[in-house]
Amino acid sequence: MSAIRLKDVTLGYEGHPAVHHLDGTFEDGSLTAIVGPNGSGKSTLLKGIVGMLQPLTGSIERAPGATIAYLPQSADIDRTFPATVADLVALGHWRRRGLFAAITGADYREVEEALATVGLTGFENRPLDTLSGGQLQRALFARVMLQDADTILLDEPFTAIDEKTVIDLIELVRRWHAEDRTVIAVLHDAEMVKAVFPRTLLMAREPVCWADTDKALKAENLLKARRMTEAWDEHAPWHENGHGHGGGH
Ligand SMILES: Nc1ncnc2c1ncn2[C@@H]1O[C@H](COP(=O)(O)OP(=O)(O)OP(=O)(O)O)[C@@H](O)[C@H]1O
Repeated sequence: MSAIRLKDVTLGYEGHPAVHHLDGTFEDGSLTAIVGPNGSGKSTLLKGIVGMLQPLTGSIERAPGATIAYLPQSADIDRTFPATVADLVALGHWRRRGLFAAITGADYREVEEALATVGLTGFENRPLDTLSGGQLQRALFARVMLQDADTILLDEPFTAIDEKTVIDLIELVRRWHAEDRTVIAVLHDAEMVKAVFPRTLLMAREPVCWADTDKALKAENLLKARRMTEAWDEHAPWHENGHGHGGGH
């Protein structure tokens, strides 16, 4: 069974294509990394899968009734919003409860359990703008937990956060995989991809290779991805070793 099927999809903005020829399947329960040079269309693909962007051509099929949780890049998250950690995490309930439903005692216990799982016990009433980057990312993972979705999309979830948080959150990703959820994450750290993600989609404005990770990350494919992106944009930076992310976000 496939969780998400891409059929010759082109995605873009205001009629201008950003990525082409996306064709393939994220199998149900698969754990896939999306990697590629800056500007290669990774975030755009996640936005297409979650339905924020409609394909310019082609189609994206999702299993009927399947639910998707989406964690955008932290740069896209407004931390100045006047809310507490518990408010943020409780939003994970909205699909089940509706946006304006009162939070019940059981809901609150779930929030506390999720916070305990991500190591944020006692942070319930902390305003979001007092959190470190790592703490905010832990809270956002707790919200994803509460969403209880079949498919989980993570856009650069480990960028610019401390190592201990990365280790703890990777454990959560492994747990979601063990629970047979479909997990797709945009990542820049090739070593982490090799260690944790069995499948990889390497992109350069179109798929370069979508396969088991060892195959997808072969040197020849990485070189091809770099050349293809440079051909599209002479100035696109590229971080093959996966450390750091340049001046991107
Ligand atoms: N909202 C937008 N409006 C117009 N163009 C956009 C928008 N968002 C992204 N793009 C363009 O689409 C292309 C793909 O961008 P995208 O953010 O998907 O790449 P990426 O692989 O996620 O990059 P990075 O690794 O830097 O996050 C780029 O040329 C980018 O400038």
